[in-house]
Amino acid sequence: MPPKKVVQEKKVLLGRPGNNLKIGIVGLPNVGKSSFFNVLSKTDLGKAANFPYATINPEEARIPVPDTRFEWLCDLYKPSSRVPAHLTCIDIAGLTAGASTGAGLGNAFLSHVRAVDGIFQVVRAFDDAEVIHVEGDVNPLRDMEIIQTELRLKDIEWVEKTIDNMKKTTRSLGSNSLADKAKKEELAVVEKVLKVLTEDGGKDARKVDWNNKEIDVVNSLQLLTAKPVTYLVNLSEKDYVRKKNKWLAKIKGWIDVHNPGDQLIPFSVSLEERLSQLENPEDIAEEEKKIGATSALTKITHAGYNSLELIRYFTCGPDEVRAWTIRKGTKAPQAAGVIHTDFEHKFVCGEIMAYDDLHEHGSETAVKAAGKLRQQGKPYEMIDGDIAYWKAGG
Ligand SMILES: Nc1ncnc2c1ncn2[C@@H]1O[C@H](COP(=O)(O)OP(=O)(O)OP(=O)(O)O)[C@@H](O)[C@H]1O
Repeated sequence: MPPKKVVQEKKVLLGRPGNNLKIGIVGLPNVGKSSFFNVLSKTDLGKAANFPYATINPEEARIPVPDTRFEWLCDLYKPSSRVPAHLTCIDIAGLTAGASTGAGLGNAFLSHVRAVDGIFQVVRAFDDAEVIHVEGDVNPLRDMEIIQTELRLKDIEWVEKTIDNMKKTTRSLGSNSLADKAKKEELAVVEKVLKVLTEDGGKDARKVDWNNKEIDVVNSLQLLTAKPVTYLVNLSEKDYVRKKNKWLAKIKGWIDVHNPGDQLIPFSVSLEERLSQLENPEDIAEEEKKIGATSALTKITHAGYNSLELIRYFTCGPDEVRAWTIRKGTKAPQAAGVIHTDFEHKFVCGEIMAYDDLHEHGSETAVKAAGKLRQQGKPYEMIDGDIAYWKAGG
């Protein structure tokens, strides 16, 4: 018999380890970040102001992620409590050129970026003489260049420091020891990262197809340029409605050259602000119909959620229907551990059915009768839309 081929799953490049996932709103000062954040969180945290650095402390908001499956489950179980999936968003102070060397609020900004898993980069493409641009005029390409440069410079500084430290420790190890060999391999990967960031104009760390061994090292570096970026282009309401703006094609071109594959979403903070002030969903729908354009918030929330490689599973019962957010590739015990660490440590098994099966058969009993409610053990890898009942030992 031919030997069994072992196919190894490709590991995920992480901006940061762990399951407490956050996305940071990043951009130059006065591009609309705080106003956007306020719309997202539907709160009026620290009124957005028309001067740079209005946002000094990062604010955090939990935004429900729209999901028709969740709504359907709530209709079926009619639970007393319903908790949808959330995307945690953080409003981060504006970045200016020179941040990587500590200019403006540079260092605070960069440490806040280090603490998030993904980035919503707000790019200003609206003209308004009343709203000061910190660089003097509106030019989204220059702004994107500034942010990319600052994040990259900080990564370069960090990687150079790491290489220096690693060289010191490898020198003190015995040259033939296994530990030394592993350290040397690790050092070679870190040196490759430096090359990626610096050679031929440089590349962001997330734009390289790293192999699994390299991914472990790159993840341990927690690089700023490894974090997924979604570009949110902030247009005037007029341009957003007519889907026309002189910068859009140029921005798309810039992304295709510098960061191919990153998502671009045009939106208008001023329209979103206006819609968020309306009382109920019917009024919003009526206004959207009147102007011939819809809010981009759902698209933005989904894009952020997907950029972090997140999936969700559900727990369902008469007391509560709840969506739990996990990373793609999470195994059953760790998925259970998101609810309570005891579920992970004392994990026995999970009774799991797919949302699609429940939707097709209409009830848990029917899913069971069809043999589609399965007991899954520790090696089981969660699938988006799983419905789980965890069993833990005493
Ligand atoms: N699409 C738009 N059209 C017109 N004006 C806008 C638009 N988006 C935002 N603004 C206005 O731009 C100004 C700056 O917005 P905001 O305070 O949200 O920026 P910011 O990026 O958070 O700035 P900072 O980093 O300095 O806190 C506000 O007056 C806001 O109303």
